[in-house]
Amino acid sequence: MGELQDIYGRGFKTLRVSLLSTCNLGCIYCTMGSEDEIAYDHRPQTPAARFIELIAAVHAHTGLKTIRLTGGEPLLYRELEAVISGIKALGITDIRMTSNAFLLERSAEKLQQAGLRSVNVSLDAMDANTFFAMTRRKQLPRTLQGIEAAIDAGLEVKINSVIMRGKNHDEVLPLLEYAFEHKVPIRFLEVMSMGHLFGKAGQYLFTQQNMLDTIATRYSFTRLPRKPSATANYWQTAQGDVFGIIGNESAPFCQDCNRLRLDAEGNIYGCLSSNNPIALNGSESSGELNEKLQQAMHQKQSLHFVGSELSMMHIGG
Ligand SMILES: Nc1nc2c(ncn2[C@@H]2O[C@H](COP(=O)(O)OP(=O)(O)OP(=O)(O)O)[C@@H](O)[C@H]2O)c(=O)[nH]1
Ligand SMILES: C[S@@+](CC[C@H](N)C(=O)[O-])C[C@H]1O[C@@H](n2cnc3c(N)ncnc32)[C@H](O)[C@@H]1O
Ligand code: SF4
Ligand code: SF4
Repeated sequence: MGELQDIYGRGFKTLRVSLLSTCNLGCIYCTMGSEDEIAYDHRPQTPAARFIELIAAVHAHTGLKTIRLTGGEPLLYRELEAVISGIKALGITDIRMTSNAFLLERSAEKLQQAGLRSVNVSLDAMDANTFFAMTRRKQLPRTLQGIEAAIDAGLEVKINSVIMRGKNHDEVLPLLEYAFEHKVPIRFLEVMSMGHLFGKAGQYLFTQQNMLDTIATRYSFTRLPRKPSATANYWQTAQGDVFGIIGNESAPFCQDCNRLRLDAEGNIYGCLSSNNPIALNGSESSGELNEKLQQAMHQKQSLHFVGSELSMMHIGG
């Protein structure tokens, strides 16, 4: 079994698998969304058996322990239960998903039974009009029902809220109240300069500090120690509630990034911002697979130490 590491000592623990690239929402910060009702998209999807074959090869070579299913919108993937149970049958028990929850109410229990452990749900507003402005879909109640069904099904749930200045920055406190009331951890995300927002996200950037200042108008809180390789920094309020912030732009976490990505075409990538797909076929020799995975590891953002300061060469997504 190979120990993957890049020149900065960053390892590999989590594979993010993009099951498909279509979506049934049209979030204004994301390029995956469409104005069409993609839920009725009949284009062929990559079979679950193919994903399992590729994941099995990576697992056998690296001892991979954590998979996160994402997309596009993973709940639009028709063989979702099969892919989850197939991953579980490989011996990987930490199976997570990131979803908009639009279709979660009807599937939460089945997915939990298939082996899904947790779901991170995107929720950017508690106000119906702002929800529509952010997602181009009117059905905030469906998302909330999806979250509540996931909690009832015994899934671990976290909320992801992308905050954009001038669009939904006044939703920070209402989202926080909802999360505290339902005892669900929430992370606020700085908007990333990627996709159609590449080079243009600055005007919408509501920084980690802006979010903390907003939360401080209602709560007092203290910072919790950062867990290694965590996307978020966490704080705890005086009442004991916890919230996180993913400072993609102002406090990136590239220094101990431990993930690789697999797309629906069977390409592996080292970084959110990589443009160089590395095709896997699942039947590589151990040496060939090692070479491809190492190549992917080297796609991660370069880190340069200037004195004790850590800075990135390129700030990608
Ligand atoms: N720059 C960068 N941002 C990422 C990466 N993975 C996730 N993010 C950011 O973190 C947000 C939340 O990601 P999730 O899909 O919920 O997963 P996660 O936070 O890595 O997962 P857990 O820690 O297991 O909950 C994303 O929307 C991105 O903003 C990554 O590899 N690079
Ligand atoms: C691309 S979506 C895929 C999974 C699913 N459709 C969802 O929305 O949760 C994964 C995550 O990326 C985040 N995301 C997409 N574009 C972003 C951007 N420009 N800045 C910050 N986060 C972004 C979403 O909020 C979501 O949490
Ligand atoms: S729900 Fe997810 S994939 Fe779909 S548009 Fe929103 S962020 Fe993008
Ligand atoms: S931008 Fe690349 S290196 Fe940085 S955390 Fe994301 S995937 Fe890892």
